[in-house]
Amino acid sequence: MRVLVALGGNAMTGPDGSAAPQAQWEAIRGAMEHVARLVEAGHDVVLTHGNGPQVGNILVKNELAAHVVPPVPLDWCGAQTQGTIGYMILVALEAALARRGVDRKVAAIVSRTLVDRDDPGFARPTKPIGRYLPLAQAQKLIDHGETWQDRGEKGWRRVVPSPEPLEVLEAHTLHTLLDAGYVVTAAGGGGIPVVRTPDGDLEGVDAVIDKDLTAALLAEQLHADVLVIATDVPHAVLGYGTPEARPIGRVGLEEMEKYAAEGHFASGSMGPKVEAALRFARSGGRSVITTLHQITEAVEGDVGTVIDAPRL
Ligand SMILES: Nc1ncnc2c1ncn2[C@@H]1O[C@H](COP(=O)(O)OP(=O)(O)O)[C@@H](O)[C@H]1O
Ligand SMILES: NC(=O)OP(=O)(O)O
Repeated sequence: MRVLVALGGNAMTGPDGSAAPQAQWEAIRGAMEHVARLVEAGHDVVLTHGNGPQVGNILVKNELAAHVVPPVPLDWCGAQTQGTIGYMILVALEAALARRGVDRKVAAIVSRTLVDRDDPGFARPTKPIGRYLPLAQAQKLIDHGETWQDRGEKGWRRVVPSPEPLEVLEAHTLHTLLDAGYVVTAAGGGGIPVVRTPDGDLEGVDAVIDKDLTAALLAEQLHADVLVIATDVPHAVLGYGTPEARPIGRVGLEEMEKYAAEGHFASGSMGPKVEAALRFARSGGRSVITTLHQITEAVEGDVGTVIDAPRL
């Protein structure tokens, strides 16, 4: 089967959310063992990944060093995260495949995602990135013009514009690599956001696209059979965090749409995952939300929250 796996920040940072290099290496090495098992099982695998912690950290460096090094725009920051995370995935996945005696080549592709210049997301920042801060510290940055949001018990987090992904522009390259047997990583951090100029060129924009929404789009563009959204919880949950919490297993499209409309899935975390899973199921595929440890079982069995395409 052709499988698109979307790796969450939890798969790429330390247990405390640390984005220190050693913590990222350890997390990615662990994650690639699970991906290698999926490849060993005979599936064609495309990986995509988040970049929220990493892109936020680059922005902080930008600000702190602005008086000595020219700050770079957010699309550049996103491109940098694709490079660094793609590099770590290549090293870790190649090694994990070799240990299993699996002879498959790997590639990581710098990928652009087309968005609409007039997307309402540019006027209303919604994508949480970077570190969490207590309100007192966040307030100083808010006073300097940044937008921060209360993210609950972990603290406040900066939010940036997050337009809808319309097209992953590297799809043709990815088709070619998949047909040649590569395991590919693409559209990291939702893809580098670009818009069409009136004369038809492309130009980067200041935004971070939601990687789960791009994953659903890319899965459709690549004609994947299954979209696996790998995170740190085994299921999407109804009444999450309440005494009535109830995991959702296999669920129909309409029933899941109803739960989403009732507000069961938090924005900026489970919300976009469920939205992505719904979109891919509507396009005719099977979507699964579960933990990284269970991605092979998610493709071959019946674990996690599973939304099947409606039978026509
Ligand atoms: N209804 C829900 N069911 C399950 N998890 C939820 C729900 N609402 C919010 N969450 C939170 O969503 C988190 C997963 O989203 P996120 O941290 O953004 O994942 P990742 O970094 O892996 O992409 C879970 O750890 C959980 O705390
Ligand atoms: N770009 C993006 O959605 O990153 P996270 O999944 O790390 O938030």
